[in-house]
Amino acid sequence: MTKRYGTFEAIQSISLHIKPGEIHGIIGASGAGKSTLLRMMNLLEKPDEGDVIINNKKINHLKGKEIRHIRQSLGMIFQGHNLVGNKTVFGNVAVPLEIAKVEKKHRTERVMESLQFVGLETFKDKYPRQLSGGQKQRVAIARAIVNDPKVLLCDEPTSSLDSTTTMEILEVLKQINQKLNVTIVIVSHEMDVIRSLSERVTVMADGQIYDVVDIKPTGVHKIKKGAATFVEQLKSGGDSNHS
Ligand SMILES: Nc1ncnc2c1ncn2[C@@H]1O[C@H](COP(=O)(O)OP(=O)(O)OP(=O)(O)O)[C@@H](O)[C@H]1O
Repeated sequence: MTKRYGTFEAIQSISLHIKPGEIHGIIGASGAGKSTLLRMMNLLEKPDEGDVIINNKKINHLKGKEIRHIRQSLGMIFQGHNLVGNKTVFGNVAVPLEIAKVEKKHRTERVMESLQFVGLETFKDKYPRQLSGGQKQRVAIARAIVNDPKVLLCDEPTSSLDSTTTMEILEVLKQINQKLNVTIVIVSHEMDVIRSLSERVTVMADGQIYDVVDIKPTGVHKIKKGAATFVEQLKSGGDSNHS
């Protein structure tokens, strides 16, 4: 795929295959094209050349209703959680079901299942302003999985969170992959985040794929930072989160 903004090629003839069931990381410097590539996967950005193919079906020429239908199988979470301020937690998670015209009587059960999965069922009547950053992100995750997607696209899902909350969110993503069998594509500029979860990593630079690397995920616990780690980092002057 190629994506241009005016004459600038943000994505230059990229070809990438995401395997069903994998957790695929995308890493690269700021401006490398990571978000653009991710957003092309669910057609938030349309490629100027090339195709987005899901289950052997080209989706980039679909329109309106058909795109909305495809998007229901592609959940997405962002750095900013994009919750609706005047809706409760329950109301926010129910939005995709309303859009998909799921009957009201089935909505409650599905919303509560999603909230249970992220551990927030008791928060259903709270409003976003009453939640911590990590809790808001978990609501956004519940919203993204409420339609039972096959793929979850995550754009810097932890970059505004502290390290403990980051670990909790990554653990939720790992459970979604393992228990719900959802393929995950995660964009991050944080090496620790990518290493902890991903089985394959696409390294991007200047709108191109520099390499696709198979790795052994280190596990979410590895990025846990207790007080001792903070002291270690302060003494060494480093921050392994941004290594
Ligand atoms: N809507 C747009 N209009 C013009 N240029 C854009 C637009 N969106 C992205 N770009 C440019 O495309 C390039 C890739 O942007 P993208 O956001 O995909 O990079 P990124 O790797 O995700 O960076 P970051 O880590 O900073 O979010 C950048 O040079 C950016 O300025």
